[in-house]
Amino acid sequence: MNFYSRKLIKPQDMNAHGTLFGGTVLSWIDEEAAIFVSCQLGKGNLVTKFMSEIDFVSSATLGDIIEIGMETVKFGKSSITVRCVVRNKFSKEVIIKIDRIVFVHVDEEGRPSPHNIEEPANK
Ligand SMILES: CCCCCCCCCCCCCCCC(=O)SCCNC(=O)CCNC(=O)[C@H](O)C(C)(C)COP(=O)(O)OP(=O)(O)OC[C@H]1O[C@@H](n2cnc3c(N)ncnc32)[C@H](O)[C@@H]1OP(=O)(O)O
Repeated sequence: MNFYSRKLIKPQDMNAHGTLFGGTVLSWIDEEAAIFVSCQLGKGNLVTKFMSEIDFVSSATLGDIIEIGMETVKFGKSSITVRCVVRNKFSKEVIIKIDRIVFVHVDEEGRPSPHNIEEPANK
């Protein structure tokens, strides 16, 4: 798994308990996964289709630096499935993990369309 993105946890990222807001980290993951998948396929016409169980393993707090890791699980016909782990950059403690995030390559009408990719187009 490669960890491409780092984030500094800032005041606007916190929830009422003083820890990282779950919706914020999910938004970061969706964006990071979309970039990762478009790099894997060399195509940008993608939609997020499915996310498996989201496991909030531990929390992060103000001033923490976290990193977001992505790994390809499977190239399908029109789909690609990736796995995600978010962890503390320094302690490596896992904050959140999602085993399957599925993106679908779509045509101009938004219908599933074969991507014809079986291995990463680029890293
Ligand atoms: C380098 C290049 C430059 C790039 C430069 C730009 C880069 C910049 C990138 C920006 C990237 C944008 C990323 C936006 C990310 C959003 O924000 S998208 C918004 C949220 N998502 C949506 O609105 C999607 C709404 N859903 C839909 O439109 C339809 O459900 C879909 C996605 C078209 C699929 O339709 P469908 O009838 O379910 O399709 P179906 O044929 O049954 O299945 C298609 C595939 O999905 C799989 N699938 C379907 N359901 C499931 C399920 N529940 N679980 C798992 N897999 C499933 C199927 O197995 C099938 O896979 P394959 O066998 O073809 O591999």
